[in-house]
Amino acid sequence: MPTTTPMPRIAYTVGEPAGIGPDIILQLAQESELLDIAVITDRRVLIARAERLGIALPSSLRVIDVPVADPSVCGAPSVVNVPGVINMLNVAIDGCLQGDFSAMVTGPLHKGIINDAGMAFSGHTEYLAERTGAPLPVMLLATSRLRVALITTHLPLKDVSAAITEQRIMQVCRIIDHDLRSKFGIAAPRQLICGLNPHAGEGGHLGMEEIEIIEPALARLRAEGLDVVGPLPADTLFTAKYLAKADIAVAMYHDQGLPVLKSQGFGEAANITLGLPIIRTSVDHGTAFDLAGSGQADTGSLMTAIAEARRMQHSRKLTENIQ
Ligand SMILES: NC(=O)c1ccc[n+]([C@@H]2O[C@H](COP(=O)([O-])OP(=O)(O)OC[C@H]3O[C@@H](n4cnc5c(N)ncnc54)[C@H](O)[C@@H]3O)[C@@H](O)[C@H]2O)c1
Ligand SMILES: N[C@H](C(=O)O)[C@H](O)COP(=O)(O)O
Repeated sequence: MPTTTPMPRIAYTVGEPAGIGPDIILQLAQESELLDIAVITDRRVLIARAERLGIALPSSLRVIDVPVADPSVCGAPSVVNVPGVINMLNVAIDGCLQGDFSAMVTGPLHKGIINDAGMAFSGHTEYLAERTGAPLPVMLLATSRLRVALITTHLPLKDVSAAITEQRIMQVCRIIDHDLRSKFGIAAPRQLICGLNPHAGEGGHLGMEEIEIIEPALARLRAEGLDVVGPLPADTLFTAKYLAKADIAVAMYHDQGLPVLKSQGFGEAANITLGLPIIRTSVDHGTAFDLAGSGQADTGSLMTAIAEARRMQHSRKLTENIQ
């Protein structure tokens, strides 16, 4: 019987070509056939990295060639490659929107290099929302033991307080509630919400955002039927006693939530963007220029990101079949 090769349904963008995005997909392809993955990269980058790693480029690996200006970079990023890197993202996003792909998994980008090239860019999350017309993306990082979502994403700390509005909290919590039900099969999601200030403001003595903004937002969400608990002091929320009774922890800002998750599960977590019309997952790590081409990059997070994309694609198919 002749076998047919299924069309790849998941796009993997290698991200910054000087980083470990090319390495981890090549290393993973040595361990398992990635028949449902199309790798979006400059083909020359992939060939050069395979040579450097001393591995053969698997003939079954599907590559969509999107050129960059200087494919020789490894460990040394260059602004000349930024247009190509952004093109890779656009090919994946447009392919998802047009139904050519059912999900995209992203390798790590270097936000600094993209900005150095003259493009205002704060992260995949924000760029994907802009390009897909999503009003508000929600960043979720997840391991098998802990999920952490963020009210604000890539913002300087000095701008966080002003960005935390009743409307934003309500929108983010509604997206989380909706997506935990539809994409994760959780029938009645319980969200634990962090305060912003130490000890959730200590009754107003250490900040007023809890009393003036977060509590009213949560009261309105409870009136809509959402199970939201808080605002809780972040240092106690992230203890086993509280987490055991919840489906997700919601932090007010990036470094309130992500260090907790990464200290427990760096290298095995996936970054998942909620609130988009497409499925997007990502690795939990950055470009790791120190490891590019060394063979030392761990593939655990990429495996989780691909597994999550496959799982979400499957549950979306089931939902579509039911409707
Ligand atoms: N998904 C993404 O696109 C993403 C995620 C996080 C950070 N970043 C970006 O990456 C750039 C560099 O960030 P950084 O230096 O803070 O973080 P990093 O994750 O690149 O590196 C932090 C440390 O973790 C190690 N490390 C990272 N990935 C690893 C892997 N797969 N296996 C083994 N060790 C690994 C590195 O060697 C380094 O010691 C920044 O521009 C940041 O914004 C991108
Ligand atoms: N905040 C993410 C993390 O710490 O892992 C990372 O910067 C990537 O974010 P985007 O997926 O928005 O690029």
